[in-house]
Amino acid sequence: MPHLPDKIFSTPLAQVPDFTFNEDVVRVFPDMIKRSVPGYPTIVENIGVIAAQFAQPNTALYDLGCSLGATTQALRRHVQQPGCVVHAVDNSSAMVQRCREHLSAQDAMYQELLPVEVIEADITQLQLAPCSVVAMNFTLQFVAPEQRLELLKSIHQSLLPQGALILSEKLRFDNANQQELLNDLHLAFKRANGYSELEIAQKRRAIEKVMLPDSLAEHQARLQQAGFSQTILWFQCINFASLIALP
Ligand SMILES: C[S@@+](CC[C@H](N)C(=O)[O-])C[C@H]1O[C@@H](n2cnc3c(N)ncnc32)[C@H](O)[C@@H]1O
Ligand SMILES: O=C(O)C(=O)C[C@]1(C(=O)O)C=C[C@@H](O)C=C1
Repeated sequence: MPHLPDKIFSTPLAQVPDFTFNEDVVRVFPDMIKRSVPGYPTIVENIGVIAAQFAQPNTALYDLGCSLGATTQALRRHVQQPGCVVHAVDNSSAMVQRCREHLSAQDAMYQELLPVEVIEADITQLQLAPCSVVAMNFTLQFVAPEQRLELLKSIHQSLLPQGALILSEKLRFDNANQQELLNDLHLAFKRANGYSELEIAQKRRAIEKVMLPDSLAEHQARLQQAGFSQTILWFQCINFASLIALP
């Protein structure tokens, strides 16, 4: 499983298609997400650390929108409660196929990891089992805005008391100056990671209709409406953040 460099938007495209998690993206995804999301490796590793505080024996843990399973791997590195099972879910068949290969490689390297089930499904249609931890790492932003509240309600209903949802998202800012500054800093982060102006512009066009970020206030209000009692911002790097929501 070689990790190829992301060159998807490096040549001029006559028409930039809407971004999808297809075979081409899957091939370069580890490189793409690390060079595009400030703080991504720190967030992933610490989701494992946080999950270990909330995981309860004999319960399900979910990684919703698991892509290649980076977050699932972190959950399995850190959570050692007996009887837990990780359910890694994604609706991209290309992602799911490669995710299974990555997790088999992790199984071959380490002993006594939590068992994992990789499921190809739309998370808005999924019936969750009673669970102690749900991780949604940069997935909700790809769910249609009108479906986000229902999804959070169903997560809240399935979470056991003392459990937690860990939600990471790109943030939008209502204050125009703040939005401009943090967007500029994000572009600088991408340039510093070797992306050209062409790659940055074409990627922006590809994601602008399919990835719709909310503000922190919108997340907090929606989580409260879904039934969560408390929301804690535990990480922010430029315009990317991660929250812990308690049932
Ligand atoms: C930015 S990636 C997530 C990265 C991953 N969580 C990680 O930590 O490396 C978003 C993922 O969500 C998946 N996704 C988007 N909408 C979905 C849905 N409705 N149901 C299931 N998966 C979805 C995409 O296929 C994609 O793999
Ligand atoms: O906001 C951007 O410019 C991004 O590239 C973000 C983002 C994400 O947050 O998921 C979008 C698509 C890819 O999955 C990797 C990164």
